[in-house]
Amino acid sequence: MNDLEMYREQLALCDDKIIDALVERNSIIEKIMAYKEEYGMPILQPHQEEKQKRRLEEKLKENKYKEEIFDVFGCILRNSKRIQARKLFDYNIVLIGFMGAGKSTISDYLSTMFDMDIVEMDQVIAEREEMSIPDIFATYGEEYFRDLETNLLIEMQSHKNAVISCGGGAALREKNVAEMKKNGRVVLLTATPETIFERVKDSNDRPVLNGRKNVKGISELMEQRREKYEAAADIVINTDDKTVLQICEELVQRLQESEE
Ligand SMILES: Nc1ncnc2c1ncn2[C@@H]1O[C@H](COP(=O)(O)OP(=O)(O)OP(=O)(O)O)[C@@H](O)[C@H]1O
Ligand SMILES: O=C(O)C1=C[C@@H](O)[C@@H](O)[C@H](O)C1
Ligand SMILES: [Mg+2]
Repeated sequence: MNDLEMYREQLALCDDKIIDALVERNSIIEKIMAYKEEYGMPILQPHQEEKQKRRLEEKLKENKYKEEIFDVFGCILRNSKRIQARKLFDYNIVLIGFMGAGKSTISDYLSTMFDMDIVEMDQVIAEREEMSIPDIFATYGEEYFRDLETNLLIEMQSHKNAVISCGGGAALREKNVAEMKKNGRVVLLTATPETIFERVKDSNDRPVLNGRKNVKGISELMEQRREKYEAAADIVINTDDKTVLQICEELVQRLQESEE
């Protein structure tokens, strides 16, 4: 055997060790999940991720392959998250609720924590139409926009493990709700009109709020919509005075409970 052949064999042995370590690592991830579930512990522990990162930084401080190894660990972390997400939710998480209830914020956080795909319905529709939502409303009318929402929800049935952040009015159409439920659990996020006002008051891209961007106007529209939102929801989560982490933790726990 020449040197080159010998090095190649050594490399193959290294790969075998990496495979064994990854298999062991993944099975430990599953054990941690089972442990948290058994003892009713929070699934999301962002400080733990930070701790692991600091440990790696310390360990690799002087390593000449530091950047490359970090890159590999980034990939390992994303895959660990995917393993968790697949185990926790074998479906899409569909977030509905009034404008400003926090659908986009919560879906961003969930997609980061579980490396799930994110579908921001308003954004996807605006990109495909090459027009802003207010322009779609002004040019083609609300019905046209609602049809686009329906079609996108149907399209999402061939996906799973995505977080879908619906437009504020998507759940008002019965057909949309039926389509959401075909491969998703529908989570309604709520907040008081006062909270919503605080969250939306500085933005002008919600045409439905034109002329009623005040607590009274929001409250009236919310009342008109309440029954339909609640009828659509598998789970309702109030978001007033809660951090994004608290809301996400509650959401994950409630989804788990609903599967039991
Ligand atoms: N739990 C929270 N605590 C404090 N601020 C929040 C919380 N959730 C969302 N916000 C803030 O409220 C604003 C609206 O949130 P977001 O865009 O996520 O709502 P949305 O439901 O997606 O609204 P829309 O349906 O109109 O797109 C944002 O500025 C966001 O940072
Ligand atoms: O609540 C609504 O009816 C809407 C909310 C936004 O997300 C957009 O989907 C659109 O402005 C309509
Ligand atoms: Mg949004």
